[in-house]
Amino acid sequence: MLSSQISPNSPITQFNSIKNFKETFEFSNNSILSNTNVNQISGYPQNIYSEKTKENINTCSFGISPLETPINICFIGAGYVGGTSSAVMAYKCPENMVKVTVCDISHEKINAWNSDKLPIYEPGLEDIVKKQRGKNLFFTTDLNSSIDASDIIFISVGTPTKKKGFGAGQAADLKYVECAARKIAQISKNSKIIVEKSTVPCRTAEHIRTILDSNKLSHKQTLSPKNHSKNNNNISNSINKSNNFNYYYYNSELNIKNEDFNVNNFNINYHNDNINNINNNDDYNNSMDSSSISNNDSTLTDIDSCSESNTFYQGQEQELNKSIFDDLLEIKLKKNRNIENEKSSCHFEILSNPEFLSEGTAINDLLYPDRVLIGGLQTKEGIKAQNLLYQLYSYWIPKEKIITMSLWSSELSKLAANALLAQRISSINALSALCEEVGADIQEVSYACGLDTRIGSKFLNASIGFGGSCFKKDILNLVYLCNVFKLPEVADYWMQVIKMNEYRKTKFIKNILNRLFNTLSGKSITVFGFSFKKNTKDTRESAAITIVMALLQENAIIKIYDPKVTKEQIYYDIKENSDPQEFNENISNTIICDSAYDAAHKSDAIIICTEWDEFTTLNYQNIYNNMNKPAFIFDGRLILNHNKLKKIGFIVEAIGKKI
Ligand SMILES: NC(=O)c1ccc[n+]([C@@H]2O[C@H](COP(=O)([O-])OP(=O)(O)OC[C@H]3O[C@@H](n4cnc5c(N)ncnc54)[C@H](O)[C@@H]3O)[C@@H](O)[C@H]2O)c1
Ligand SMILES: O=c1ccn([C@@H]2O[C@H](COP(=O)(O)OP(=O)(O)O[C@H]3O[C@H](CO)[C@@H](O)[C@H](O)[C@H]3O)[C@@H](O)[C@H]2O)c(=O)[nH]1
Repeated sequence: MLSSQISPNSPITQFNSIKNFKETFEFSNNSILSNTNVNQISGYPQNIYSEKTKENINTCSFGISPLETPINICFIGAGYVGGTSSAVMAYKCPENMVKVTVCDISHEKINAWNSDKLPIYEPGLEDIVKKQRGKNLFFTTDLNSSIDASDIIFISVGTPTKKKGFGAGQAADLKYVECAARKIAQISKNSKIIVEKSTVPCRTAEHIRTILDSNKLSHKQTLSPKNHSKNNNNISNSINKSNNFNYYYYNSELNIKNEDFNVNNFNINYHNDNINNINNNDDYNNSMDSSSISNNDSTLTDIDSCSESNTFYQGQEQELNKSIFDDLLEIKLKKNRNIENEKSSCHFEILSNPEFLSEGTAINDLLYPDRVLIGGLQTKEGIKAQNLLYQLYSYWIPKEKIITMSLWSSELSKLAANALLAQRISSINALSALCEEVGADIQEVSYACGLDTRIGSKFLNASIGFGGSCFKKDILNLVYLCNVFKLPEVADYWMQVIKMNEYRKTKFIKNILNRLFNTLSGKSITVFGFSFKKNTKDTRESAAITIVMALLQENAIIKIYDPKVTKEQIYYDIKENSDPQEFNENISNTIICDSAYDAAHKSDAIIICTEWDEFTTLNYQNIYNNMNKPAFIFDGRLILNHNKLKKIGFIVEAIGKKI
């Protein structure tokens, strides 16, 4: 919130001053929050774009005015994105103005969000959740009530790569997004803003709109003649209870008949007679719709397709699929009742608001984002909806950083940003392979190149390859889009980023094998770090998994230590990546240790897979003394002091250099 634009005496300004004071006070010992506060004060990066470019981009097109009426926000999906971004929103917005409810079909996950042991680890997250929970931040499995009561709904469910069917291995699987959209349509009795927070392919908003508009409730279905008079008395209550958004945002609707706001004796009726209106004339639409939305009789197929596996943890997927099954069954039954299709006054405005947080720094990224994109249609309603989201974000984000644009640009910008970031890593990793051969040092090369302000130094760390749930899947998604739109050269260009990432891992593994005399059979290999980067316990697409699986294939005994990843998660990942006949052997050849020292005891080699700070401060002399000789160390993250290790007696190998 920019105080210059708001009267210093306004309640919002006063609220924020108190809040800022409290934040500084309460988080004064928290380096993440306080450090970035200092950065925030010291100013923002220089805008490198020309005035001409800026003229065409809609930064801060709205004046900032505080919300006039309290609003209810719902997040569907309490994962990394839903859980963290909802918490920061609740923390940064006035408690009396913004209530945030996060729902998920996973009871296990919601129980964890409501406990002292949160389901994800992010520095600073616990403080914020504990501070807001029960005030203006709630976690629940009750999707129906949360959707019903909400004015703005953020869809923050997973969008993994499709595993089978058309586009398998590349296209995004949108079944969770679609299920969320259908649920919203099924439950909503009044107009809402639906925000795509998940990363989605271009034009998904159009599909969400079609699903919502084709399936929304009609007035007659929500109001039987019997209870009409009773409902007349309830209009103000219902508005107060759950229609704040309508009141605030579509207040012209208050002029329409009372029954439009009826919330009593609600009978969910579902029909999708209009579903064939979906534009599925081209390959792209066909493929995006292929999981379910293209015909009225597809419900059973829907259920099948929704039971496909995803990036979920033990038990979670089963729970998710059961819930989806129940929903679809309910939909199917109601559809069969052949209910008259009537037009509803419910209006759903779809916005794209992709999330750019990185794991491990999520809270910092959410508090001080480089930018917030709000994509919307340039219609009167679209602009109003963008404005409302803009007001919400302007509680804590400077207006220069909130950018409005078209829906399709916003959707594509997310995929583009991830592709460009991953491309930098693949570029430096390609050079690291060359460095290993010619005797150059990739850290020196990276430093030299990064000093060029046109290149910049960020995201130029050579590594065993990028991991995480996003880069690979989002680039594959981009590749898929390019192919569908018949741009094979462009598709190949981006595909190479992924191929280089795989190559980097393979070259590292081959080097380990080569240095350990071409046999790992019976050797004990220690793996330091299993998460895909430091400060997270997420292991999705972690390079450590590829490395461990390759070493297990060579009959090595693997001892793994990670400060945050649980034993169960590691065994789960090994199981998921093992052939069924090898699973038992792989598990018995993998030992999970409670400390780095235990893991390295009587081992032949240490492999640094994750750059946890802890690994830089270990007593390597002690470690060396307790290892088999010769003792090797393979630094896949370039975090150790190689000269010091050599002096101790280690044979040191590192990505991108000859030591
Ligand atoms: N993880 C990140 O760092 C990150 C960052 C930016 C964007 N994204 C994008 O955000 C989206 C979510 O990613 P994530 O990492 O939070 O995923 P996640 O797997 O951690 O969480 C998704 C959650 O959605 C729930 N869910 C699925 N269908 C549901 C339904 N119909 N109703 C209620 N809950 C449902 C699941 O149970 C799960 O808990 C993805 O599109 C991802 O690409 C992720
Ligand atoms: O110089 C670097 C930087 C990163 N990495 C690796 O790249 C992967 C991804 O790291 P990072 O991007 O920091 O984490 P993510 O949480 O995957 O975040 C990315 O993916 C998110 C999901 O879409 C986006 O929101 C973020 O903006 C984008 O950075 C990790 O394995 C890192 O170790 C490197 O190897 N070298």
